[in-house]
Amino acid sequence: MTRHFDKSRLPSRYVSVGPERAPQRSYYYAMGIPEEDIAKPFVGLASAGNDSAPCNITLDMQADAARAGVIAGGGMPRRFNTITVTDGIAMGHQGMKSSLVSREVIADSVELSVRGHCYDALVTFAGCDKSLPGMMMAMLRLNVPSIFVYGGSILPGHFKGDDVTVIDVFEAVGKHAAGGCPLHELIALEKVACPGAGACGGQYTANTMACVGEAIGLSLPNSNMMPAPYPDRASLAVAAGEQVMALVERNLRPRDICTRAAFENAARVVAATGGSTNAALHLPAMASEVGIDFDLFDVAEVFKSTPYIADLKPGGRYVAKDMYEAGGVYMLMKTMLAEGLLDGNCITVTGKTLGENIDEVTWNPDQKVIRDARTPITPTGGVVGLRGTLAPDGAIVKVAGMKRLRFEGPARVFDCEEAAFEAVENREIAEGSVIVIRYEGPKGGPGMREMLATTAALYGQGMGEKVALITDGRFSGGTRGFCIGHVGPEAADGGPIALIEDGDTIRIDAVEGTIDLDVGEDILAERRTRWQARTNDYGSGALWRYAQNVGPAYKGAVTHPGARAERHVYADI
Ligand SMILES: CC(C)(O)[C@@H](O)C(=O)O
Ligand SMILES: [Mg+2]
Repeated sequence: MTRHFDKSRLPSRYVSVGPERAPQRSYYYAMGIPEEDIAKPFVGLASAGNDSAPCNITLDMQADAARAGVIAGGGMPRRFNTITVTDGIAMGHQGMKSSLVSREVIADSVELSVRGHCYDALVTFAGCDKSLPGMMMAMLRLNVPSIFVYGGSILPGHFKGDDVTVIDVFEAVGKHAAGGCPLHELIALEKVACPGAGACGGQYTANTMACVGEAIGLSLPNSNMMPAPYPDRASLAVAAGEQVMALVERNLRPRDICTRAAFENAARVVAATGGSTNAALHLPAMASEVGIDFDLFDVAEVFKSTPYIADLKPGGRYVAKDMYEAGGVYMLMKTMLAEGLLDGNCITVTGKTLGENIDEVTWNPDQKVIRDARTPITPTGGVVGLRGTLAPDGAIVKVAGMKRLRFEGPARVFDCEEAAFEAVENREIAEGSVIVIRYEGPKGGPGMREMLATTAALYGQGMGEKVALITDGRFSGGTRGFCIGHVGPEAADGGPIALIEDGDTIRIDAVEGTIDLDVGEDILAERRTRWQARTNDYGSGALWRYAQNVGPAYKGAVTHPGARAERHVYADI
């Protein structure tokens, strides 16, 4: 395809046009790039590829495949890499404090690489929880024509006749501690649960954010659900590379795509799939990059009127591969649009509207993963926002697949996850208790740890539905049970969660959307006079810096003011 691009209006003119840029061009000649290619638009291919986990190991290959598409579309591909922190490996120890912080570092590193080298467009490749929103945040921040590519999910493992994922291993740890799973069985399971490349297989955080990528319009239709090991991922990457050049020609940018209606579409798809509570953090963070106020309460408002449709783990039965075979996110959105649950007018990276993309999909009645939106699994309630005296700044709970939606019980308070985990392992938690894990918020942790090790241990012991757990930290997309996260204001900021004492009555109602601490005002006022702010152990480095800058969870736990100063938009320089 021959396209003509006017380089004088593209950012790359700053490094490649004019006699004063001869030194910069020398570097390009050094890399074997001929003169006519230096004259083309530069396209950053941002890969989160590395050896740290199976989610990331195919990303460089996919980014490299996209080069051919960029070249065919008339551009010059420039691959670069960023870091990741893999939750599954960081889980259950201090390493998890680096996870959410990595989202900001990923966004910042992509921003700096693109700004520094003046790339005109961007295709991003991510495979793990924080790299997905991190990449999309960078795309929105930079606002150059961009496409997001998810590296794809892992295939399910097979154990004793069932499909399994890494969550089964986390839960088996709890079962083992409770005497319900012999060590040899745990070891046999750990060896087969993750059979190759790709991100964790259920509707956990990575797959949830992959669905967001398509629903919000930043990914090509039905590209993200294809499992990572499938060879066709290479052609998807080529298509993304080629399509981004069409976006450059048309000057269609992420902020044209990610309107408020697009964010609402994305939130609906999260709830309809019983997706990860982390989406209630990442969507506000992404919206802040666009200058749209779309906080936890806006997300929760959308959740309230969204039926739970896709039968996916952890609440349901199927994994991402099944979702792909059933027709993917677009099959889900087909039935949602038909029921008026989506705004079909939002523009997407195809250059067409979401509705036009959906028109190209035929409804498949012969699959079991995605229900018709008229006959959902439950009429609402994949994920529910909460607010009340215990959480004036809100909280979030995933109720997909849960039988019990109300809980009242005495508090059992812990000031860090390790202390709570130890009590769970030692079976010291009484049935009916509300476990409180605090000082784990964005600032307090710092880093708002995800607490799958503790919640899965509870579930594995059969206590998942017999206790509730509340925290100013977060949960995995794989967490099951009555687990309420993102409680705000966080304990480090002196929120009500900091004032809870053992035995206080806590009431949670996921039908009404409330979370309350049953302690009188006067008692709380007295406790506040005794309360002392706690410091965490991080006095320097990235975690310290994050704690200094981070905002509240309900606004996405971000570290900068977001898109307010429009004149700083990179693509408009
Ligand atoms: C390890 C998991 C399952 O990936 C988790 O980090 C999540 O948030 O879903
Ligand atoms: Mg996670």
